[in-house]
Amino acid sequence: MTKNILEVKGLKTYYRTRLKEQVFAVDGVDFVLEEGKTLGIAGESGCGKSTLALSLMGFYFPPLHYQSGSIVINGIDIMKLKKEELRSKILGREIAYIPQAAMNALNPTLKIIRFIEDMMKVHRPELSKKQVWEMAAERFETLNLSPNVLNSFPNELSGGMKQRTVIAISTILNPKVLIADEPTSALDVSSQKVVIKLLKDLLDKQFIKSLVFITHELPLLYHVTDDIMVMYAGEIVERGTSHEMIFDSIHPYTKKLMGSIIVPEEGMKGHKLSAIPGAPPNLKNVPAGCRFSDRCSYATDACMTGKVESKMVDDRTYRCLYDVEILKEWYAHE
Ligand SMILES: Nc1ncnc2c1ncn2[C@@H]1O[C@H](COP(=O)(O)OP(=O)(O)OP(=O)(O)O)[C@@H](O)[C@H]1O
Repeated sequence: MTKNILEVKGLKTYYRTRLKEQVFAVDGVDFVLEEGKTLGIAGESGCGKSTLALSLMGFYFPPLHYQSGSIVINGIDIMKLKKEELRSKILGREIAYIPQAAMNALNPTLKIIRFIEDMMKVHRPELSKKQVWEMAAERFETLNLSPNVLNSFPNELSGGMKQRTVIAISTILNPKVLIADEPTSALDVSSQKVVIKLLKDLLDKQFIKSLVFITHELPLLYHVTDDIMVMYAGEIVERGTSHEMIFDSIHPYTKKLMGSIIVPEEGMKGHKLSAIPGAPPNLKNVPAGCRFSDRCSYATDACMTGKVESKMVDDRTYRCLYDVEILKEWYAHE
């Protein structure tokens, strides 16, 4: 029987700006991630992907605030925990997060081993420095990283090596879920491949059970993730298998997004290239109806009013006023 490693229900989180305005960056998000699965999150810049990742970690520090909803990680409702419990029992152990540009945030004055020692002081205080070194060296070797890296300063490592090191450090406690936010952006193609291989190794070797991968690079998601979830203006607008999402999109936004990708990979050639005209709505003041309606070539008056709920067809969810059959018919006439 499959086990849900992450269950998110009705999650709403927002930023409060200096002018006391609210930015509804995660606005009623529901999803489930099963053990052993990889889930990609896609969407244009500003749609709430990174905020969702932060929110899943319970990182509620101003200006980010929690409003409502539940986040259950491996059976534990993290919103019911005290901050200290969250830090000592959940973060790093149950769920780990690699933020965007994490590799550039490493303190340049500390050797890599020091980051691991600091983590172990919190989570495995019984280990001596020597034991921490041995444990780290063994893990690095298993992941095809030289243990010599442990004795290096961050600036002595190449971009790709730094990113792999950050990933190896973040997963050293074998978290059930790893959330990686744009782990391959800013890397050259060959470094990207090595980072992807590392993520796959972590799953294959069961150092992590499930992966959430956030990226703008949709072709990468196609090759790495089982499922893709598309976010638009703080909401999930569609979820399905990676193949379905790319080749058989239901939601007009997914369809446009998938059509806008530049695809070097075999099998995805011939995909139409087009930019999506317009921009996502301002999340301080979201429109009443479908949030994509002002950019959607199929929108009708009915799309501009009333909240659009998520619908489920087989194993897929999508948020559009219109049924799949109608949408497919429209697409067929394009
Ligand atoms: N510190 C902040 N204060 C106020 N608003 C913020 C803050 N950080 C992000 N936002 C807003 O929240 C919304 C969601 O941003 P977020 O960074 O989560 O999007 P994203 O999809 O991850 O974008 P990107 O792909 O560029 O990282 C955007 O409207 C953004 O302007």
